[in-house]
Amino acid sequence: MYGIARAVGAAAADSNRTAFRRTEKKYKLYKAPTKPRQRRKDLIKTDLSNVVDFDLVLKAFNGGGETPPGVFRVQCGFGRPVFCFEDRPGFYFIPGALTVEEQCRWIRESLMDFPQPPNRTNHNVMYGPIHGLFDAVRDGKVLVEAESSDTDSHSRIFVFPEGSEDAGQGDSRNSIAASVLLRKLRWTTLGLQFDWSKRNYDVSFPHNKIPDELCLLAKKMAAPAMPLEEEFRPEAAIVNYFGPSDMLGGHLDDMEADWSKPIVSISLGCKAMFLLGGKSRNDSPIAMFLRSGDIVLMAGQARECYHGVPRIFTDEDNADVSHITSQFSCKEDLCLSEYIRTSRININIRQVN
Ligand SMILES: O=C(O)CCC(=O)C(=O)O
Ligand SMILES: [Fe+2]
Repeated sequence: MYGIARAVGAAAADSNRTAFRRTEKKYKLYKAPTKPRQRRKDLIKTDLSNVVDFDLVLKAFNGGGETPPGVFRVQCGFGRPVFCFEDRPGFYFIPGALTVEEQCRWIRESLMDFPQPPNRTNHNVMYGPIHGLFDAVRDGKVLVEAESSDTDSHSRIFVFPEGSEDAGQGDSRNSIAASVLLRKLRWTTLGLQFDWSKRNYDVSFPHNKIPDELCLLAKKMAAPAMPLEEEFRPEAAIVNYFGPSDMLGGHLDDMEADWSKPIVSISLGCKAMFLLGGKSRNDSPIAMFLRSGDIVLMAGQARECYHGVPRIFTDEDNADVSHITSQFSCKEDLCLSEYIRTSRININIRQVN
């Protein structure tokens, strides 16, 4: 009796959820409870048969085959195939847009350069600006709270002291291992800095321009979603870092002035599931895989569509990162290889004004 009541209750709760939430729940990562003496949790298998796989779409297309129902190739003179969904105008998928070398380059920069001050990261609130995080990981260092010379202020300063790798104080209250900080890195912002508490761009935050080569790449990739003769102006970027159980809930990106301009979104590292909803959370989302080197554009009406990443795939059979880890095989790059084996990075570039 109790079991039936619970089942009915669960069904009612499920029907109260929006279609987006239900799909998120369907695809998110579930781990089976661990059995005694079992070291790793089993992943519960998810039915992925309805997920659009643009790797297969591209292969079929290159082999002269048809695109799946609802998907078409846009004729935009881009130089490589770009696909759209009939019922999500403004959304563009460019499978395999980046070469392996380009993927490795942007992974390296995302870990070594992008989180450097003045760019802000999720760690700023707790530790202030952190310099040289990735080098500190390589050197096995520990971030330690330093004495502040300014006795009046309560500002806390954290540094990687020389010799901190031997201090063995990786998890006391006022210190944390660089490797733990890297694992907990969730985002960094490039160009105009985003203020998450106010949900707007704060031009008063010190910032550098987006690196020239990333600007060039974004301009080139934005072309299918730009009016002829107009050029995309990359002004800000958010870099998201996903660990094995991280997800990004359904949301809209609505802080930019001109929604006709695309968000250029680059996927790196482990394969992910991406949900592209409609203008209401009640519209059923389309599920698709995003692989390292894929680029998506969201412009115009697609800027009003809810979207999110309910899971990433870090198991060896599904992560699709061996072409990257094999490039990071020298001793210097082992930290990169180890990180990306179980992580995903997304760089999304925006025109703000
Ligand atoms: O990780 C992704 O592919 C999407 C990221 C995103 O939607 C965002 O940062 O607003
Ligand atoms: Fe987004």
